[in-house]
Amino acid sequence: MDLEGAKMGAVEGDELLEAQSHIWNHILAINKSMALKYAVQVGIPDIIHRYGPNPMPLSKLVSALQLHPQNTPHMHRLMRVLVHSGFFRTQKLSEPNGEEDEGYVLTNSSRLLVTTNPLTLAPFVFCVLESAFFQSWRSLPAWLQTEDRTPFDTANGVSFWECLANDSTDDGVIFNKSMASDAKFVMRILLEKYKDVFDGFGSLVDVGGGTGNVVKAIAQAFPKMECTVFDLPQVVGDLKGEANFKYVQGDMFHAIPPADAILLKWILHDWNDEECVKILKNCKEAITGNKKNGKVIVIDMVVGNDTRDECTETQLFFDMMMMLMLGGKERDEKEWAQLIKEAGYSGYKIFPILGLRSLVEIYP
Ligand SMILES: C[S@@+](CC[C@H](N)C(=O)[O-])C[C@H]1O[C@@H](n2cnc3c(N)ncnc32)[C@H](O)[C@@H]1O
Ligand SMILES: O=c1cc(-c2ccc(O)cc2)oc2c(O)c(O)ccc12
Repeated sequence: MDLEGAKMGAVEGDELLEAQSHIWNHILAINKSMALKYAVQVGIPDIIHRYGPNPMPLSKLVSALQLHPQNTPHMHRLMRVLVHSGFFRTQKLSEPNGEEDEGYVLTNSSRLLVTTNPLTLAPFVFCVLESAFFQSWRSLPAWLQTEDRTPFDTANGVSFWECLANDSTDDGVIFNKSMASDAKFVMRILLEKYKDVFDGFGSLVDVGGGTGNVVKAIAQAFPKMECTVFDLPQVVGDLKGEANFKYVQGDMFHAIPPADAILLKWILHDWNDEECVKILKNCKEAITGNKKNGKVIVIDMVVGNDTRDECTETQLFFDMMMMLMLGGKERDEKEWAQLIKEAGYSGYKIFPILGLRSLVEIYP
């Protein structure tokens, strides 16, 4: 036996089969994403939700989707993958429907994909699983031989933000919708469980606050707080504020409006270290000008803050997305500490209260 053969021989029987299964699982894992995308595209969570609370038999699902009855077994196989992944559950029917004695019900995950749920995360499915993402992966080998910022830039000749500024596509609408849905989701948890994070501030600026769902929620919960959504002209240019919140257009790399508190939700992970230091320095100016002594509140991932397998893996997946699309990254605590120190702050505290993300308070 040659050397390679001998090395291979060290792994035998069950271990060899396990290794093969691991490889196959990774090659085919894309089926999970694509089955989910199809289900959300055709509205399966909505259809089962409308049918509820009883389990929905396969035949009823097939007719609601207006599929050819010949494809019933195919639909069953698709649903089997999604049941296995935890998006639906099968449950016994109280009364059989012809030959069928079970049907589908929603799980906590698919309830969050029902489009009429105020906390729906359905827009994310379309934002991530579209051609730009796959195209960026395809451009990765070429990108690694260039000085381009991201594989997205290599594929498109422009940056992601430049692409969004281009009115001729609906990418901006899709992106802003998915950010807006996340903003609602996070604010529900923050204001329900950790409202005191915002106590005592007279003013707050949400930097890169998108279409304003975060600020709308804070402004409603704190009617005496002067709140500002600060974002690029193409995002907030046409938007009008209300009682205690307003929209201001500008560029966070130039200057940020002064306030007691600055919020940076899902901003810093979009940018490289040098850019983050610049943004953080501008935030420091904004909270310390006029003798103010406020704080910066960051909502972002701290990689490794939750060691359960699926959590770290999802954080690493986000890191890939930031690398591919934006030239940013997900950071571990050491990397956050380094950024905060370089931007001239005196300290920080991490509150791991938002699942995969944390709330980080940064003190001037
Ligand atoms: C990932 S989104 C996060 C939106 C929002 N904070 C949230 O979490 O729902 C990043 C936001 O930063 C904004 N942005 C990008 N570059 C900016 C800049 N130079 N100045 C101000 N905002 C910027 C984008 O328009 C976008 O709304
Ligand atoms: O969840 C996302 C997704 C993106 C994203 C997806 C697909 C694209 O073609 C571009 C971007 O970007 C995000 C982002 O910038 C962020 O700060 C948070 C989440 C996401």
